Amino acid sequence: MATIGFIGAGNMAEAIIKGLISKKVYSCDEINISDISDNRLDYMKSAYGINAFKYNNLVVSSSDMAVLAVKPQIAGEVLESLDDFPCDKPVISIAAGLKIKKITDLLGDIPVIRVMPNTPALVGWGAAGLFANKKGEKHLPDAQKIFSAIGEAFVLSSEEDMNIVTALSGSGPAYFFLFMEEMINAAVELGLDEKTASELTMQTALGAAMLAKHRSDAGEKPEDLRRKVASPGGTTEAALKELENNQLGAIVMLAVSRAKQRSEELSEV
Ligand SMILES: NC(=O)C1=CN([C@@H]2O[C@H](COP(=O)(O)OP(=O)(O)OC[C@H]3O[C@@H](n4cnc5c(N)ncnc54)[C@H](O)[C@@H]3O)[C@@H](O)[C@H]2O)C=CC1
Ligand SMILES: O=C(O)[C@@H]1CCC=N1
Repeated sequence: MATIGFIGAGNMAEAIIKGLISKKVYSCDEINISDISDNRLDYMKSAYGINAFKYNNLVVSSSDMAVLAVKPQIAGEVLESLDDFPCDKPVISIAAGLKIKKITDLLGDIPVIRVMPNTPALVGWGAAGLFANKKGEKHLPDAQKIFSAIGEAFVLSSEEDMNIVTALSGSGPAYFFLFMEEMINAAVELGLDEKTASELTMQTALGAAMLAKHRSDAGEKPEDLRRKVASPGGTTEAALKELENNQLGAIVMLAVSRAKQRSEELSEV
């Protein structure tokens, strides 16, 4: 699929690039990156054999599609520094909170696809929400192809939904990692060795996610599967009561709402 260039080659860009190479969507020589950090450029070049550029403008001119993958707080100044941006070159922006309008205000009336990916893309299990402006719609199939190759891609019906998707699946892997950390800590504190606790936790998380995904096709929801684990008067019921009594639902609501609010705040910077 021609060439793709990443402006900013940090954690999320690396997850996407690794996924794209392993799924053979792009070959190494079709991927360009630029980054302010020489160390980062050296690392990415030697790890993946891709083309590394010191200047963002060079990545844009060498690529058919540009991916904006810098932090939202500096996205404005990075966009401003891109000279004479071609009006038909599509930009995929993965920056949390950054609105399409801000990009077109700075680069002109170009095709833009906003995407909120997540780091499991690194292993081909990403989840991404996509939304394109009018000019970007004809590039949506290409964007969907990219993000479907490294996970699942969902086209959103409004740009506003991007804030919720950011709080849900963009940040979501971190919520599950924290829950896993806490499960491992609890098992270790109760006396299990760390390696066994860690492996059992990871396999349980994987198994629960796989089961939920498979059974959703048959109309079974996570709450139905939860009931099948929790025998009346059994161990799971005892644990779930503690989670409920300690307001797990309210805590999750608070956390996801706060992430959504932060995404909205980042739209203003
Ligand atoms: N990490 C994640 O799980 C996700 C991140 N995102 C979004 O992806 C974007 C990047 O996030 P991360 O990869 O986590 O951050 P990061 O900090 O790992 O990567 C950003 C990269 O940009 C480089 N950079 C800084 N200034 C630059 C400049 N002027 N020109 C070129 N490169 C420059 C940095 O050296 C760094 O390598 C953010 O906008 C974030 O909202 C979206 C979804 C998930
Ligand atoms: O924490 C962040 O701001 C980014 C966006 C979603 C995941 N990481």
